[in-house]
Amino acid sequence: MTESLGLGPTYLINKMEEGAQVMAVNSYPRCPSPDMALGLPPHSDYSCLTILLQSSPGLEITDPGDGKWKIVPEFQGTLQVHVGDHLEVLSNGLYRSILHRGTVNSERTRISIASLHSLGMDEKMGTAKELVDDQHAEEYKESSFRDFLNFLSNNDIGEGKSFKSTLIRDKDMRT
Ligand SMILES: O=C(O)CCC(=O)C(=O)O
Ligand SMILES: [Fe+2]
Repeated sequence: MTESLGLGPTYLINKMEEGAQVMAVNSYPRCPSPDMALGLPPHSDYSCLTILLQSSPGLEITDPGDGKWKIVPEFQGTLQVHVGDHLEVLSNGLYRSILHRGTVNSERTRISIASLHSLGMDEKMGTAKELVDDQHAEEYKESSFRDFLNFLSNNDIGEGKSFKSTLIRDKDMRT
């Protein structure tokens, strides 16, 4: 992916090798009223990339075209890969993290396993300087995995708070 941004194939290799991997195992019990309950509220992942395995359909993403929620089809044994906020920051918005949520159903318990890959706890992810110039202002503030954890301790994503929104620079701060 860094190669596709013109940054070369090894741009993040050292930092990713020293990076963090978080495994989130989500269990959504059967729900008698799935229309009235949500498994996991809408969010984008803080990571660079997330790799997800789901036991049955239930992952939904917003379609950037019409903004509506769309179910992600589940093909037995396949993995979904999401772009996270930190890749959006690195790419100065050329890659966009995806808003997604986990839904419940009345028939069976659903399990999903998400593997979130990021830089190390205190390593700041900022926009690649190579992607900033007179025509392309730097749109994001830098942040670390720890910054995300601090955000999570102080904010409720169930109330619609988003980490990414804290990373967007004010227009007059852009360089
Ligand atoms: O259950 C799902 O499909 C989504 C899980 C998820 O978004 C997460 O763990 O960050
Ligand atoms: Fe997620």
